[in-house]
Amino acid sequence: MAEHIERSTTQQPEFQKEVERLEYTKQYMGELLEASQRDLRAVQDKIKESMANLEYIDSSDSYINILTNSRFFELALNQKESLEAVKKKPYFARIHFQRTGELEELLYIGKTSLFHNETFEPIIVDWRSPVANVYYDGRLGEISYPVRDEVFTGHLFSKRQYKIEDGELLSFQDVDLTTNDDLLQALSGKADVRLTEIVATIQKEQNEIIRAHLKQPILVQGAAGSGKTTIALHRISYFLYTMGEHFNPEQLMILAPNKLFIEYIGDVLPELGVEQICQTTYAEYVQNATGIKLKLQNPNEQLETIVEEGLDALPSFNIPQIKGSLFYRNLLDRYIKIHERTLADLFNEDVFIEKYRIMRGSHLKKLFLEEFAYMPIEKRIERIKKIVQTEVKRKSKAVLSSLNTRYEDMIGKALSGLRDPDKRRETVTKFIDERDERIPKITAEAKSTATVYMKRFEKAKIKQMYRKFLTDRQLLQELAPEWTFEQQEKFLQAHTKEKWALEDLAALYYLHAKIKGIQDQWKMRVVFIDEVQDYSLFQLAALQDGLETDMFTMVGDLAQGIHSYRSLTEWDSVLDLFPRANYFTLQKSYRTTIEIMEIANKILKKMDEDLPLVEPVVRHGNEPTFVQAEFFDPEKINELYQSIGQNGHKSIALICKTTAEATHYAKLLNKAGVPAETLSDESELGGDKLLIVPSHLAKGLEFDAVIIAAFDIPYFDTAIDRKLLYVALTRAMHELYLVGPGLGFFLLDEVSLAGNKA
Ligand SMILES: Nc1ncnc2c1ncn2[C@@H]1O[C@H](COP(=O)(O)OP(=O)(O)OP(=O)(O)O)[C@@H](O)[C@H]1O
Repeated sequence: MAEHIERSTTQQPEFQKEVERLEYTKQYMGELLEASQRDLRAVQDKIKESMANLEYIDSSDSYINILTNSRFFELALNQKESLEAVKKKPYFARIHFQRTGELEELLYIGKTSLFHNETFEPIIVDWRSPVANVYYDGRLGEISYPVRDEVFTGHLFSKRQYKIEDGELLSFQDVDLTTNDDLLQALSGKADVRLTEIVATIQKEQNEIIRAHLKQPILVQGAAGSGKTTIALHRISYFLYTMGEHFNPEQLMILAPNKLFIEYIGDVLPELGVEQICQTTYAEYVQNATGIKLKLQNPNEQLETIVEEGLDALPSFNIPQIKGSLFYRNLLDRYIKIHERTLADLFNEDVFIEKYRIMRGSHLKKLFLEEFAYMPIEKRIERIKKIVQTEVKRKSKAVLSSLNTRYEDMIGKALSGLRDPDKRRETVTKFIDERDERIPKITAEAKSTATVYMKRFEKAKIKQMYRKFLTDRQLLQELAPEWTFEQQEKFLQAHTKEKWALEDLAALYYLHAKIKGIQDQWKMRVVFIDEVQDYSLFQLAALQDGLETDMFTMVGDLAQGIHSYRSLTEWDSVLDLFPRANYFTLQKSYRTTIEIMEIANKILKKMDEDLPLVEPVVRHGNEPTFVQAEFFDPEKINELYQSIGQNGHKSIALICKTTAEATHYAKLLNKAGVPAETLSDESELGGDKLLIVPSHLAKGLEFDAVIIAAFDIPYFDTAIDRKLLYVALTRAMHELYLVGPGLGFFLLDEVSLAGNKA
């Protein structure tokens, strides 16, 4: 690598040209910055002036001035900050390109675009723009790229990558394919570079996913460290850039596995120009969208039991798994049908005002069951209520006017027809009295007819309704005839106490969606899901139903499916659920060294999923080391920790199989004065302590160096342990240490790590 960069720096004239170009860009940015500074000052002055005016004169203009100017202030401020950030590294690449029929161009690609105010010359082109695709996608020579519905062609003469730090050009290099290039290797080696610098080295196959069919769902099976999270975040950025006009970022949701993960990606999104999108977990989203607040059982509790007792601890009638299946959705559909029929029967009565039939119940029932069947049940009721109200209004007017006419008629007839004055007076008075009593009564009744009629349709209480479903024996017999008596009993037994688990959320959300409908505020139009292998099919189906969209970007890895006792174990069913989805795979790992990946691949090979081995990008590191120890010795761990630190690594994690072990080891380490902290769902990342991480929480994270300790319980050759171990191994970027009584504790044999005993 050094040789390559050296060559580019010593090519003096070309290097000089590039320095000048960078200077020109920076100078122009400087001018813009100055202008925005001036704007800022002017705006500040104006605000001050308006404030002063406020004191003396009662001027609403001043209020308006303050409001408008604070908005300007905000805008200028935003611009200033983003310009300052960009100035340090205005661009990372350049393409020398000629679009067919046009002049040759040198386009500089950066994280945001910049045009000259007067000449409109593109000084920097945004990485998300259509032409930038050429950089990621095209080899040199004849190329084509899509712009909206058209395909443009052209000739790509060269691609150049720059190393710019703090506004200074350090080097550049010309590349053909971005794969395996030096910059990529330099980058993928740094933990602190994190996600945002990756735009420079996005690979062709990653780029294809980022830019794939924005109006179609996609599903990605990607190896550990293949950039799934990275891609999902860049796809959001690309999505908003391309479709921003039609989308409010608030209608975009990213579902992360836990709070920790949200924190992990939280800093990155604004840097990618993504703000205001909803970042949440499935549990949090469902509770917000349904308004049902639950005390959920820790979803990892069950995992921990399985880890400790093995998968055999799971009963063959595995309720969490059932609750994640589409069969469970069928049961709920049957339940909803019963609810619907009960409500429909309430339409058997017609709508009357006094003795006048205003609407036939059968007509309303038909609306409810047929015409409006596409709507959530209570939305149909609301619609029908409006119809009844309108109809009552219209018909009551008609009733009143015909009644009035009838009384006038009758009174007229009595007046002219009855000869006997007493009889005449009596009859007329009777009619008048009757009219004066009926008309106001009918008028009053008409006002409340719709409300009174619709009162019978009580609003469902979803939580209670679902509890009934979980506990009512007779109902269950009716709903689940497929289950044996014993299975029904097991199901009922499991729910005698009111406890709520993650796998109940899909059901609650589904019931809520079908009965009440999802409110606009929570009706996301586009969903991004990371770690999708941890979802159940019903979780995805319920979301799809509630949101009435299939615009999902789903990324995951079956090899890391540590929750597979209740979640997905294959992708076919997901593809059946999303028939419009495009499926992609990613096999290369950008995180882990070749040496570490070799070990992880050994575990991958043992898995039942038959997944292809992971190909590490060409980055070598130290051989993983086995440290033999009979028991957990804090001193020994500290020595190891210190020596890893001396190798220049900052983020170091000690991964244990279970939370109990993690807590125990943290205590021992702290007692021995070693700065260590257990990572929990609520932890903040960063800091300079040794992080003790239970294996199931390590998923999605990465560290410079990882120590895997196994003393109390070894990793067994079971589906779940293989996955936990695989997750632990693939968290390491540079160095890996296995500490325990024997290699067998890590499902490895002597040969695997020959000669690496410390
Ligand atoms: N094109 C790239 N250039 C440089 N670094 C990359 C690239 N793609 C991914 N990386 C780096 O590889 C590492 C893994 O990426 P990421 O966390 O997105 O992978 P993942 O597939 O989500 O992993 P896992 O499934 O193990 O959680 C990160 O450090 C990321 O910065």
